[in-house]
Amino acid sequence: EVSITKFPADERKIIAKAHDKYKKARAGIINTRHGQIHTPAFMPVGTKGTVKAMLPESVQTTGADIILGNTYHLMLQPGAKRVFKLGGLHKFMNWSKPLLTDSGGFQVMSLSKLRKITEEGVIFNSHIDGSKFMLSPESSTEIQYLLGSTITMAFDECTPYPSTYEQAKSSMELTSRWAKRSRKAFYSRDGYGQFGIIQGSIYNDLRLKSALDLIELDFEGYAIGGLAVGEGQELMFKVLDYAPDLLPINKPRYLMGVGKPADIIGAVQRGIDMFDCVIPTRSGRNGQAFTKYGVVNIRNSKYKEDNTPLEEDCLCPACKNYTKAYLHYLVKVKEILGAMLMTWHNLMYFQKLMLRIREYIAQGKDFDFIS
Ligand SMILES: Nc1nc2c(CCNCC3CCCCC3)c3[nH]c(NCCc4ccccc4)nc3cc2c(=O)[nH]1
Ligand SMILES: [Zn+2]
Repeated sequence: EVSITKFPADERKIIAKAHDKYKKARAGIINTRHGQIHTPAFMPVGTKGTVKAMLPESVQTTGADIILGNTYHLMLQPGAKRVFKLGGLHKFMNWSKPLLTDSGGFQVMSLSKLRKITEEGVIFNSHIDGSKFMLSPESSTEIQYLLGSTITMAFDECTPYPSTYEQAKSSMELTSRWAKRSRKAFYSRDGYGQFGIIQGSIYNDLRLKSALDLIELDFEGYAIGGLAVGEGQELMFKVLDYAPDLLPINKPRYLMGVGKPADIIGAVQRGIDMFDCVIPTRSGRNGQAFTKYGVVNIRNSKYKEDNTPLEEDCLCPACKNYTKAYLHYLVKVKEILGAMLMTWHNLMYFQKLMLRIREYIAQGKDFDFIS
């Protein structure tokens, strides 16, 4: 058993004893203003105020307790102030459960064309109409407040991989200064939380310094950033062998941008509680279905007369009412229903994986299964 703490006003009960083989795995409940989050949790990504090809009520039936909103896209269009005026992102997109928004920096670096990093923040041109924007710890925190996020992420710089020790050090130090400004700009309310994001690339002393700097700011939870950026699973696990232990044991730990089922299982075994990844949604629209038999590329001609479902025991609409032949056809002719059914199945698959992991941890059972 591990101790109980506040998140942020309620208690976060870690309900299961740590698993012996991987004594760091833990199952818990995060209580927020918008409802409970059962951890380990997978958070589907909502891009422009929607989980693509899904109705919010459909996302709910897959078992998701929390989804991601998208600071970068929403601040450009329709604008955070407008979403606020319209009642906030929960109302705008008709999602009443918890919402987590990233701070936007990572997406600026991967999406916008021209950008400049200064001590103040990141200046960039909108990829939509080229107009100029600035994201800073203060503006990012305010934008996330206007959106009404349940969990706000501190404004950080995701250190690229590979980076030299010096590059990683100065990047991590910038993130620490930005974290302080983000924490100061956060308007704390019961049932809402702000997470710090630790950096430090693959250097353990930098990871430790980053954690110490952020623990001082007493965030409601902590994310491990700067991973899943091309370092590969082996190196990612090498960092995860020690990084989660640098963080408070009784607060949520979120591994950003991860990942495939095998990545998630390995990270849970190393003490991670929360995940987000575009894989189930993006690859679903691309014709890739995650199944217990492995990934099915439904566009493969071998499925064009396959009259069986993706998974005979899956309860999603795709598996209950349709065949692989039909999905093959829909995806091939780019029918919208194809994207819907493939996405629904993949989100269901990821939530079922998390449910099984939570159950195995709670029963103290080994969950080395890779599915
Ligand atoms: N602040 C911050 N965000 C990070 C993110 C974005 C997490 N998802 C946001 C989400 C918001 C809504 C829109 C979508 C994104 C990461 N994603 C990845 N890997 C993804 C690796 C990947 C996996 C599959 C496909 C593409 C890329 N590493 C990440 C590191 C950081 C980081 O240090 N700091
Ligand atoms: Zn299914």
